[in-house]
Amino acid sequence: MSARVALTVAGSDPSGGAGIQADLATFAGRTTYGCAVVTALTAQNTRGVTGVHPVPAAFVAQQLETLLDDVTVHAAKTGMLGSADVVHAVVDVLSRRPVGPLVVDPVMVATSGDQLIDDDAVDAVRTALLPICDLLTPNVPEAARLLHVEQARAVDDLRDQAVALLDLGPGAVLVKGGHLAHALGESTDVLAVRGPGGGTSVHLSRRPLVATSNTHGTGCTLSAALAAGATTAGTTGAAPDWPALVEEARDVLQAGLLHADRLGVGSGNGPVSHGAYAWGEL
Ligand SMILES: Nc1ncnc2c1ncn2[C@@H]1O[C@H](COP(=O)(O)OP(=O)(O)O)[C@@H](O)[C@H]1O
Ligand SMILES: Cc1ncc(COP(=O)(O)O)c(N)n1
Repeated sequence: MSARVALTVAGSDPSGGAGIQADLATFAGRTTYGCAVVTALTAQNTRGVTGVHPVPAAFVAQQLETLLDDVTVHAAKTGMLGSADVVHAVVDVLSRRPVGPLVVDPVMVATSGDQLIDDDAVDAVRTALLPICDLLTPNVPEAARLLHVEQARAVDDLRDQAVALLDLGPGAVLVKGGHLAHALGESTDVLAVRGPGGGTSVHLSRRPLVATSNTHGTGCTLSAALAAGATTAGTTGAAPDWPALVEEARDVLQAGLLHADRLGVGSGNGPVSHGAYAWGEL
């Protein structure tokens, strides 16, 4: 028997809450072997980002090619890609080489408010990456920027934007409502899935609001848990059951948020607790 293997293509966060560090910790918590291609080094802590050192696009491609020459990957996710050149390099390799279901977390801004992507890269994500993506997981500002519309303010807006984003090419879209959670009094994400016959189904995923400021890495953890869950479909070539995988991933994140205040890491917006679900915290 061999391991289910998940790949993250993302930036490094030395504080461990977000980026590849969060992804690998989440993969491990879901008993999935993790590989990581690094797209950028950030100088970052729980208070903010003080610098970004991008990896040249050709070397991102070389990391991917070298890995995939040797290792079979059953599902992948992308996180911070940073520049249009890196987006195109990643799309070039992933559209030629199978990696199983692809989850795209279109990381644009850190929880601290720091920009992690330039405008050209947003265009490249829209035009080149979304057509090869199986599940797109934007937060409220990211969905608005991809669609050139105002930010969602209610669950109906999340639903409309999830359906509208399907037209840009992904097989499914999960618009995360974390930024509305305090206003709505609960955390509601909306999943839109394109069916085999072309129809669209919409699913609401609701969880009680967790009253914590320790939310660094929530998006990374959710998309990593989704990629880990999708490895099972990736081993057989079956289509992932996204509604079920979203519920599992939300349980992983909910446990991570409920346990976050007990970590006590850093003095800003601290990390979610990536392994809490595996430790039986929910
Ligand atoms: N305070 C909270 N309580 C419960 N769930 C939350 C909370 N904040 C965020 N979430 C959930 O965390 C996930 C990531 O949310 P969001 O903050 O929207 O994305 P990002 O981290 O990419 O900005 C979503 O599933 C969202 O519903
Ligand atoms: C390297 C890297 N990637 C992604 C994020 C976004 O994380 P968050 O979930 O806090 O928005 C981050 N802060 N750093």
